[in-house]
Amino acid sequence: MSTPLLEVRDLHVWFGLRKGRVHALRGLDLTLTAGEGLGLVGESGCGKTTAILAMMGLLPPTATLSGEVLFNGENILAKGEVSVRRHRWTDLAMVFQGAMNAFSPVATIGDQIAEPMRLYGVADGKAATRRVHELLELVGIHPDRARRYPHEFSGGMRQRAAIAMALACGPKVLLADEPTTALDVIVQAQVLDLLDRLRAELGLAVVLVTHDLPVVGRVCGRAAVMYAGRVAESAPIGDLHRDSRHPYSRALFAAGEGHFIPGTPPRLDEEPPGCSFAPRCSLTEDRCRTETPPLLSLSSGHDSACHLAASLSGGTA
Ligand SMILES: Nc1ncnc2c1ncn2[C@@H]1O[C@H](COP(=O)(O)OP(=O)(O)OP(=O)(O)O)[C@@H](O)[C@H]1O
Repeated sequence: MSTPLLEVRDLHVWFGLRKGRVHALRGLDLTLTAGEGLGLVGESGCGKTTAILAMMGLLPPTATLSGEVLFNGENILAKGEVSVRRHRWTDLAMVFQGAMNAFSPVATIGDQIAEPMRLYGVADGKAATRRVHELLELVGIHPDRARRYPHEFSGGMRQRAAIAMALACGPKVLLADEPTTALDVIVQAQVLDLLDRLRAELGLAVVLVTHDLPVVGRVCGRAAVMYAGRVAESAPIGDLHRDSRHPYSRALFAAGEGHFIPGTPPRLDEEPPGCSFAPRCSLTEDRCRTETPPLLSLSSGHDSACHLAASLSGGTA
């Protein structure tokens, strides 16, 4: 196996509240090699955005964290902002949720894509303009459009431009937060195909955050299904489809086919013992309410945090 480009080890995040705190991320481990796509999947509130903001060092000041984020073996969180700043945008970049609506209306798309290059000393003047044109071509936009304003772009084109902007400083890892939400199905497919092409052609490692499991397979070979701040199951996409070993992943697949998951995810300011999914799970046994199931390896690359994982086999739901 090739050396990991990005490794996340036992990452925890807490958000301070006026009373108490929320334990939003509860020990995340991820590994990613160059050119690999990994989906982070789960319902709203399970910690997906928190995880990638932590990797970028962009959590709000109310957050505290522990754990490591290793880029090429170096812990980029070791010295807080000082160490993470050296890697942000140049090694790890992010497409924010709603990025396509976050462009300034008063500057051209080209100037906005060039801005991070100037800020991070990657390119200036004519070199920056040349690079903007290359980036636009890379994401399937005619370079002439660099002089246009955001309102002259369709939603899909603005999302492509947001991806071009994230790539401005030549990162090796792209963290994309719900990049296809609010786009129609055809445009969604085009944006996913673009991410897949960038992954393959540039050897970009892509973390794709989504609540939509079927979306993941278009870009990612593997997915980590998250629930209540933890990974519930992590496996190659094919195994997740054919042989899911966690009732929550099965419920998510069924939800994709229109079956509602009863109940809601738990509050994260409390930490009751047992499996966080137990109150919503149809297979719950006594020990599920008392013992937190660890994430264990079932076979190469397939991990599950369910006490019943070994007895769950054959298909979904
Ligand atoms: N700034 C904050 N202050 C307090 N709690 C927060 C903050 N940001 C997130 N949280 C809490 O952390 C938990 C994880 O949120 P997060 O946004 O990471 O989930 P998510 O899976 O990305 O959901 P979504 O898809 O809705 O963005 C939630 O319980 C959320 O309420």
